[in-house]
Amino acid sequence: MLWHSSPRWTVIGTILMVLEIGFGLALLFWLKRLVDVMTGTLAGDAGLVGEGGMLGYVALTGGCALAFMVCRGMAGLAREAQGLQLADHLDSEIHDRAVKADLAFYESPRYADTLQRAREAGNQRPVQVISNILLLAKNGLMLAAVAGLIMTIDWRLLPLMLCVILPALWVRLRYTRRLYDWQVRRTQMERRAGYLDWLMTSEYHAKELRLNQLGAHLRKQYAELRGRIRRERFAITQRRTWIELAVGGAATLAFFGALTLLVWQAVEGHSSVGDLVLFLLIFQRTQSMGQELVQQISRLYEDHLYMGQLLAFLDIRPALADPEQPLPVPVPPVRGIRFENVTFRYPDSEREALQAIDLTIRPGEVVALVGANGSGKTTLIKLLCRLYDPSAGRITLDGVDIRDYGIVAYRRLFSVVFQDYAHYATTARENIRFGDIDQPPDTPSVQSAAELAGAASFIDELAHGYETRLTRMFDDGMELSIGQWQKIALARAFMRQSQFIVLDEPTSALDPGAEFALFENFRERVDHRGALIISHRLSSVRMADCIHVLDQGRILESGSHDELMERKGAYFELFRRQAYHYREGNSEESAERRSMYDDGTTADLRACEPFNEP
Ligand SMILES: Nc1ncnc2c1ncn2[C@@H]1O[C@H](COP(=O)(O)OP(=O)(O)OP(=O)(O)O)[C@@H](O)[C@H]1O
Repeated sequence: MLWHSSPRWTVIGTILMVLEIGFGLALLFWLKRLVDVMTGTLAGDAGLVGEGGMLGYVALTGGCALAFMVCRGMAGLAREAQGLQLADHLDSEIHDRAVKADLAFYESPRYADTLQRAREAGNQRPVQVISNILLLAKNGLMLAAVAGLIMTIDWRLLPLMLCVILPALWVRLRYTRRLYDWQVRRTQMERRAGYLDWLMTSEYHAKELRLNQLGAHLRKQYAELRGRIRRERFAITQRRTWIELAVGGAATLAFFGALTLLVWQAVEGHSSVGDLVLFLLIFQRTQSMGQELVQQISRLYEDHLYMGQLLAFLDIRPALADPEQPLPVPVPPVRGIRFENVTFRYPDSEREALQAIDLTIRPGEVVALVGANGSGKTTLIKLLCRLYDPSAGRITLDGVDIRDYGIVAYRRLFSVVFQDYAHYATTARENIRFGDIDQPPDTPSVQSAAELAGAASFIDELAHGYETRLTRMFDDGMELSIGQWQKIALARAFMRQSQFIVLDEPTSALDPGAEFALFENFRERVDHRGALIISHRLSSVRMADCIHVLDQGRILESGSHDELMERKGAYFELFRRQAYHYREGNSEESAERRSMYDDGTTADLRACEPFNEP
């Protein structure tokens, strides 16, 4: 990862760190030599260096200290540069996996957990791993040097030194793992807290939140969740602190044990007072270096655990893969698309969303799907566009299983308006051009698509026309009405010269005039392409060549509007019920309300009258 993000900084950073370690060790070495020479000279050893030589040692030590400091500063700078590069590189890798991941990932909580954990791992982890390894090497070497010094005093002090380091290491590693396991377990809790935070702070639900006075309720839920997270985390840290105190106490005892040994030896005349002083100095240094070593090992262990999470996310591969030898997609198709006995169940779902579906969409044909909420209409579109593969049966394009085509080439056959179409916080032009991003930014197709969708007139009236930002998130932006947004989404679908146009409830927010205009000359509007329309308003789909009525994932009946009306089945019943309320004098409710007033006025009339004070 480091290499991919920035080979130059990887090389420079590594060289500087090695130099930093080298000069750090050289500094210790020359310092020791200086002390040796000085104590020798003070003890009156003949033949040792004079004042000039001594100054040479001081100069060497000072030079090393200076070089060490410079290298440390430069290495820090290199790490920073590398860290910034790597952060961007990892973000781009995460985005790459995220945009390539199957839709199924997004519709599963497991995906959100993996993403959250990858984000928790942080995009600085790999840089930390490298610097931790190098720091560990540095401290390890220095500790070995100190151990050598201790050996010169008394070898038995060495096991004592280990007594200081090993238990502390054990405690750290154990609690690093515990904290990590806890962090993994509480991912969903953190996500829930994040969701509540978003609910309270985003504009998206601001209206309902205020009208239903949900603020206090949500704040309470959030505070409870955060409180639980805080208490659990603190309990682990608290336990670790107690154990670390116990281990630290044992280490202090070991220190005093060693001190007693040395004092006793000095009294016995087996060691000098100089040894005692050296021991005190070295022990203090050993302790701080030991602590650093323990911290670095536990950090490295933590890095290892979290890098696992990051790599798990980067390992995500879409299940909907291209075949090894994709066939060329026929453009334009000749026979069209066929669902052959298609059954589908969502991952982790208990029941089939679609069962034994057989239907055909021929080029130039308008096909409609109608049916109750949850009957499987949107699911059918997801399968048609190969966002999911069928659990059983197959979908063919010109007689060939769609799994034999390249996914991107196959998906280019469709322009789709989903029920939950996107609102991009960018200009009106971009919002429409996103329907075919391969077209140049100033393409006139944007205006033509807006005309077809009935969006051109209101876009022309915006402050900056097509260059107006459709959002209030930024200065100069402009918010549209929901119906206007739907027209923008329609324009986006008209943007691409696809072979099939798919509209899932395309007029749910349009006024009757706009809806009528869209369907009035629909075939010309879609340029005689194949079309699949979903609508709850049956008046919109009566012009379709074939209407399929779905019920609980199955096709109940199929045919043209006239055929289905003649059959007097489910479609006939639905149509009759919708038409009933449009016929004058058919509303039982208004009849009831009319009789409510003695003065002969109807409730509807009264409601329209201006309010008169008595
Ligand atoms: N991502 C999903 N995971 C699991 N089940 C799902 C998922 N999406 C939809 N379903 C289920 O599949 C069934 C069909 O849903 P679908 O969205 O296709 O219905 P629909 O006919 O489009 O409904 P509507 O008219 O309300 O838009 C429903 O029972 C729904 O609960």
